[in-house]
Amino acid sequence: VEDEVKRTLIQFLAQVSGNDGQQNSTLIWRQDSSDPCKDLWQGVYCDPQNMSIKRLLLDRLNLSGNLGVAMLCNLQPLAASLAFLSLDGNKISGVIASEIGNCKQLTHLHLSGNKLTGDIPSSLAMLNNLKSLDISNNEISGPLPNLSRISGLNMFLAQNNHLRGTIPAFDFSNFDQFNVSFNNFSGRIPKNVYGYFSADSFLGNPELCGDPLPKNCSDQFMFLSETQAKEESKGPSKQQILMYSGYAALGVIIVLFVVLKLCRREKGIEALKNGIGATDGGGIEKHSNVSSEYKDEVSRSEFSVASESRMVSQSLIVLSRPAAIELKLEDLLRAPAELIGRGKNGSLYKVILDNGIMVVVKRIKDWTISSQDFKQRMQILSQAKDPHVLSPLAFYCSKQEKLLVYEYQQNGSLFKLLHGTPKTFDWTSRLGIAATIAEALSFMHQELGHHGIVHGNLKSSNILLNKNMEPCISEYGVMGMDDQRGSIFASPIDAGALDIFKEDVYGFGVILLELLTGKLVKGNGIDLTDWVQSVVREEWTGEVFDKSLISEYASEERMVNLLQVAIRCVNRSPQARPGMNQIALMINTIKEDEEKSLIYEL
Ligand SMILES: Nc1ncnc2c1ncn2[C@@H]1O[C@H](COP(=O)(O)OP(=O)(O)OP(=O)(O)O)[C@@H](O)[C@H]1O
Repeated sequence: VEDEVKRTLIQFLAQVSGNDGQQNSTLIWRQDSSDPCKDLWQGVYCDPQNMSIKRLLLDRLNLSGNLGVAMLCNLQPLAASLAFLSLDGNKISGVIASEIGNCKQLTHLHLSGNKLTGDIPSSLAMLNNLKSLDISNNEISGPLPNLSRISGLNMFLAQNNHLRGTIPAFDFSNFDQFNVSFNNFSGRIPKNVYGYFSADSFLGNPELCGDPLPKNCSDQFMFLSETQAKEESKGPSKQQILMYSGYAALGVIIVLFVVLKLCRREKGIEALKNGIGATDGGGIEKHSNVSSEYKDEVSRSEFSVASESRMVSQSLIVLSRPAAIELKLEDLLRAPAELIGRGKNGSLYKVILDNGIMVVVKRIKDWTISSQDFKQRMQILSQAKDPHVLSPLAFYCSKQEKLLVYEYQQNGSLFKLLHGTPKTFDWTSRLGIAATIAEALSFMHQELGHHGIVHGNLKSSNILLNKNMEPCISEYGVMGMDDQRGSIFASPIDAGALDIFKEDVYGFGVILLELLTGKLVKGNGIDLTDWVQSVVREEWTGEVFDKSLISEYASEERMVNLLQVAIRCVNRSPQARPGMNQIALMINTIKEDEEKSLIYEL
């Protein structure tokens, strides 16, 4: 590495360290004859071809100085090579200097969990290669520059800052993660967010409105851009007066319309009650006498799950009834619902019942299964009980509509824990989660295997954390029957059907890789499985592991053991993958070793 680059790196570190110009003593960056690339300076990663600096990864090193990106990005050779700058979880202060715009090769800029202030420089929008930008948990203020120009950006995290202004119309379909919650954003959320991100990504901005937030944009001025609003404060023009009178007239019409609709809805609820009362509760094919007028009403204004269905006539079949959860279809329809996800199997809604209890309702799409088969499948599923598999509380089934009700799990998913805002997620907990999921899956395969029912869509967002932070597998067996390539009634398992178990094994292997690497399954256009396999082939196994595991001195031996299990699970050939019971045994052995070593250390 050129002397100039080395000198700049040392200066940069001295500045971010904040120890009166002295560099951080825990780092092995030295001023003597050592070389950042050849001598593997901590946190510095080089391109082995041309010995240029590719990545600076200095997370959670207790750095408490000033962010000197200007010095990095002003030095041409560094600016031309640096792709990854990560300083998460330190105490760095100062501003993001506008010189950041010179670091044109940056693909990842991670500055989360520091004390950065000032505005986001508009030059950031010039970083055309940027894929992942995390400035969350700082004190950053001002508006967002037009980052929507960066076409490859697929992660933008800016929660917990003081950002203001409107949210640009990004192409939200590009994002794996997006969060601007707890800022001072205002105005309407761009419409194209719909279906990609839930309210969690926007909460805590008092002046923000529109889907997916529960707050409607009732104020017409919300539709005006900031500049229009400023113009307006100077005094309205003739044209504006005309426009506003138009808005006012429209407002009156809307109010009248809503009042009219509310009156009709009251009538409708009565009709629905009568209709359900008229059924015998169990007869799912029995039709009520709900008026068609009311069915329209419920679907549009009460509960979007029921929209399009026009089949509110049949009752909910309750499978299990934990204390305090009294489930009735009319309660579900009446309760406020919030869309929290739209996956390949359908949409998911969070529903708050009258007594404050929260449930989620999965509305399954495109599953051509007869009502009879669906009912039977639900009953089979509800009989296989494992404390770490979330079984449905109730279901609803008609020709057009299939709904499943689950308990709401407030602690989010394993996906969020691994890839959301930085939290400590230590090795022992990760190993514990791997062992628990493996055992639960092994149990389910054993219990339901002869019915040909597997999970079918295993991934970290389907592993939820219950109130004790224990993992729970959700949506077991909800994958469409066609996708499972089997039928609950096509009893003896044939060779084709056998593969369905190995699909779950593959999904589980990918979850293990996420736990070990802390990386996204498809981050940066790179497939995690391919990446891990190529790194291991190159015998750089240590590079695979999550940095935070390395810095907590987790046992590399046991991490490698778990990695070997994961690699066997993701083998291209399904036949070469072990069965879930064998996997559970292997992981339990690693966990026992870990426990023994902890006792020994004590
Ligand atoms: N019972 C639940 N309680 C709390 N959160 C849940 C529950 N079930 C699912 N979620 C969360 O809601 C979000 C949306 O779930 P959804 O199942 O629609 O999406 P997905 O798992 O990405 O897609 P799919 O399973 O359809 O392929 C996910 O982040 C998931 O972790």
